[in-house]
Amino acid sequence: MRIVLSQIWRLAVICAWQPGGRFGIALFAVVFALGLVSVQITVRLIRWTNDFYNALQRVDVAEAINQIGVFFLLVAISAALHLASAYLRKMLQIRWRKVLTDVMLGHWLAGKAYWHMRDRTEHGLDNPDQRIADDCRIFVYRLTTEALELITNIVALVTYFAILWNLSTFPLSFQLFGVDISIARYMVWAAPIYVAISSGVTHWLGAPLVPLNVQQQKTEADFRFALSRFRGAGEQVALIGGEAAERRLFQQRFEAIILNWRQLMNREFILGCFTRPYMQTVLRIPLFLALPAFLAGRLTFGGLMQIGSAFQNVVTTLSWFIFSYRDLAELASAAKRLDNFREAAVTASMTESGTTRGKGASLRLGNVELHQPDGRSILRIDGIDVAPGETVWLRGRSGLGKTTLARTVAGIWPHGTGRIDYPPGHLVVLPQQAYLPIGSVADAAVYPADAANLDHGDIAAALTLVGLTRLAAAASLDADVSTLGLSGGERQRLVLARLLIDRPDHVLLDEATSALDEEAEAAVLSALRRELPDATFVIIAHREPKGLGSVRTITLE
Ligand SMILES: Nc1ncnc2c1ncn2[C@@H]1O[C@H](COP(=O)(O)OP(=O)(O)OP(=O)(O)O)[C@@H](O)[C@H]1O
Repeated sequence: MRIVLSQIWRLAVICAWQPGGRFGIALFAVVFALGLVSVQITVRLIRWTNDFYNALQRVDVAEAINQIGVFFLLVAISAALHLASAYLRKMLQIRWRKVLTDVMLGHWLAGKAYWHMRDRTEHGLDNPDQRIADDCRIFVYRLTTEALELITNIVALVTYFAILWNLSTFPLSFQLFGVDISIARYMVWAAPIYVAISSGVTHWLGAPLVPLNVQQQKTEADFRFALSRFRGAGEQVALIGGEAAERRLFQQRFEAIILNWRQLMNREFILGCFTRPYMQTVLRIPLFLALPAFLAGRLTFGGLMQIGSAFQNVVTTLSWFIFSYRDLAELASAAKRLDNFREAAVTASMTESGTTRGKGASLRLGNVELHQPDGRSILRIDGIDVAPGETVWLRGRSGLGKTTLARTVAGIWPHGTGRIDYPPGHLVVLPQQAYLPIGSVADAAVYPADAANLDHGDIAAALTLVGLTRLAAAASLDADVSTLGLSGGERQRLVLARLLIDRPDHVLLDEATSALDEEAEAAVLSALRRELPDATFVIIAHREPKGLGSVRTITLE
C-alpha cells in the first residue's frame, strides 16, 4: 500500500510541479471549491427534507408549494455547479496529461533510453508506447477524479457527521439478558461501523483486481503490438505466405487477453455480489434504524426523513472507498506501470559505455573489445586509425561484429572496453536499414532536421545527385513518402541524400548501400565524395566500395 501511494505521489508531483502543470493546481483548487459549495447545497437539501415532509404532515399546502420552488432552485444551482466542475476538471486533465506525457517522452528519449530498453519486457517495461499513450491518460483521469472526490468527501463527511450528531439526540434502548442497555446517539455510531465492516470486506474481495488490471493492459498491448508489427511487415508475410502463422500468433495473444479477462470478470463479479446489494441497502437502512425513535414518538415524520437523509449522506460519503474500489485499482495499476517505466528509463538513460571516449586528431580505436550483453566476446580490435579525409573499407565475415562496431563508434553500444578517440567535427552513422520517418519526401531527405527550415531547391538538388530525379520535382517533395512504394535501393538513396544536406565531417556507412547494384553504388558514392571532398568515409561492406577514389582496406578478424 505504501509503495502504491508513493508511486502515485511521485507521478502527481510531476503533474503538478513541472512547468505548465502549476496552473493545474489552481484549477484543482477551483474544482475543489465548487465541490464544497455542492456539499452546502446538499446540507440545504437535508434541511429541505425536514421542511417539506413536515409541511406534508401538517397538510400545509402553501408551505409545500413554497418548498417545491426551493427544491427546483437548489437543483438548478447543483446542476450548474456540477457542469462547471466537470468542464474545469477536463481542462485540468488535458493539462496534466500533457505535462506527464512530455516528461515520460523526455525520459524515454533521453540518453537513448528507448534503445537501451528495446529488448526489456519486465513488468511495466513492455510496450512503452502504451505506457506513454494510455497509462498517462488513465493515471491523470483517475488521479484528478479520485483525489478530488476523496478530499471533497472528507470535508463533506465532517459536515454531514455534525448534522447527524445534532439530529440523533435519542438513544437506542433495549434489554439484553435482562440488562437494560441504552446506546446514546446510536445513529451516529451505526454509520461508521457499518461502513468500516463493509470496506474491509470490499478490500478483501477486491485486492486481486490491481494485478489483474496490470496484466490486462499488458495482454492488450501485446496483441496490438503483434497487429501493428504485422502491418509493417505486410510484404514479407505476403511473399512467404505467412498468414496462417501470423494468425496463430494473433490467436495466442488474444487467448491471453481472454484468459485474463475471465479472471478479471470473475473477480469483478465476486466483488459486485457484495457492492451491488450494499449500494441498494445503503439507501434504505437509515430509515429502518431510525424507525424505533419515530414509532416511540420522539421524531416527527419530517425529522425521520431528515435524519434518514443525513445518515444516508454520511454512509454514502464513507462508502466512497467501496464504490470506487475498481477505479482506485485502475489508478494503482497505471501508477505502478508508469513509475516502473519512468525509473527504468532514467536508469537506461544513464547507461555508461565500457569504452572510454575522448578527443584526438584522428578517429582512433585502441584495444577495443566488444561483448554481447551477457558478457560473451564478439570482436577484438588492437588498433585502427583513420585520418581525417581518408576513405577506409572495413571488411569481415558475416556475424563478426561490424555492426556492433558501428554502434560502438556511434556511442550507443555500451558493452565493451578500450578507448575511442574522435577527431573534431560532426560524425554521421548510417545503418543498413533505411529509416524513413512519417511525413513527406522532403522530411525523409533531411531527417532529423526540419524540412520547413531548409531550401527545397537544395533538397531537390541532393535527391538528383543520388539518382532520385523523379522525387526531386516540387510535387513529389511534398508527397507522403510512405505511399510511394520506394524500393530498398531507393530508400537507401533517399537516406544517403541526407549527407549532401547535412554535410558531416565524418561518415560511417554500415552496409548503407547494400541494396544498390555496383554501378549505382559507385555513382552515388562518387557524388558523395565530389560534394564532400574533405569528409572521412568509413565504409562497412561485404564488397569493395567504388567511386570514392583511393580506399584503404582493413580486414577485421
Ligand atoms: N542486441 C544484441 N544482443 C545480443 N547479441 C547481439 C546483439 N546484437 C548483435 N549481437 C551479436 O553480436 C554478433 C555480431 O553481430 P553484428 O550484427 O555486429 O555482426 P556483423 O558483422 O555486422 O554481421 P553481418 O555482416 O551479418 O551484418 C552476432 O553474433 C550477434 O548475434
